[in-house]
Amino acid sequence: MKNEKSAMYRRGRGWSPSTPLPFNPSQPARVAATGDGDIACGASEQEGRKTCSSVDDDKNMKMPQPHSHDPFDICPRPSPSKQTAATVVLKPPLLVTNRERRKQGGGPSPPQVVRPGMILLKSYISLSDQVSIVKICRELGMGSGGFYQPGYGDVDGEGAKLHLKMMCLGRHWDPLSSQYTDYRPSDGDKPPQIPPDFHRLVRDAIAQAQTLPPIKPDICIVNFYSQSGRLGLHQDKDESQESLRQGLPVVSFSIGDSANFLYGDSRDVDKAQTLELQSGDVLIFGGKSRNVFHGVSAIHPRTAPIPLLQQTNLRPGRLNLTFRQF
Ligand SMILES: O=C(O)CCC(=O)C(=O)O
Ligand SMILES: [Fe+2]
Repeated sequence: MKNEKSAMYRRGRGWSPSTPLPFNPSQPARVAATGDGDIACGASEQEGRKTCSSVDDDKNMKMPQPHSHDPFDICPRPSPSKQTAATVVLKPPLLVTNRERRKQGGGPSPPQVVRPGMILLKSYISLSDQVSIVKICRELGMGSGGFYQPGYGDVDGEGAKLHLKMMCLGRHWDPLSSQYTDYRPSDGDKPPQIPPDFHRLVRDAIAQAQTLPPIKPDICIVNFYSQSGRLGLHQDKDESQESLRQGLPVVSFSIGDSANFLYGDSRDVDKAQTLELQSGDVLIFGGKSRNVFHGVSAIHPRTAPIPLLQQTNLRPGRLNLTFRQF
């Protein structure tokens, strides 16, 4: 922890955009995720509000553009395909390979119940689907509303930065206010839509998990962790009260380098359990685990599947997509 005021990671503070932002002094500030191995703690919510009042007021309006974001290429060398996002053709379409593989009897391993409401689908996403997802995220990530470096504490780029890159699809999740907005406050960009093939993958994964209710995801948060990336323990609590009440699951895709995923019933990292998530794994948490504390404590360098790297030029690190229904 180095600077309590300058950096924070406050995803999921337990309020929804439709309700006033409460200040709850009993709830500790979120541990921040940083890519340099630093763990920084958040300011109090009251302090956080001071820095982002303009965001709260204008969440549904096209905002002035205090600064633009440099594009971040998750596949920095030229991709084999020069197609743009709009023209990326998935051959075979996402899921076809998963379905065919199942028909051939070589399907993914059975769902593992990590704890009630938390299901792990090991090696669920086929290699070709992982390649397609990376390519789509690369194209979307380079465009309007694409990957950016979330900053904390101010909007002029001088505040401390999270050392993970983020892109939101469907709606923007704003780290400053812990609210969903239609536009990204820092540059006014509208998040790209969630591609239809992603919807199908999510739907089939939840069906495969068997015990959790389906969702119609309208939000996907895409994180790219460098090999030193981290994400502090937090809850995903910014979706609607109804979504949380129903325990609608969060569906998480892991692609690239493996990660240590922490989970537990409190923010106490010493009490958390660890699960290694590898490329192609899908973790689903809903029902009794919808409010589970979770985070990422380490990325394991050089653990991504070689063919994935060969076919995508994915840079060292880990791509994670979490789908939610607001
Ligand atoms: O990277 C992960 O596995 C978790 C990401 C996450 O918890 C989030 O984006 O809210
Ligand atoms: Fe989360």
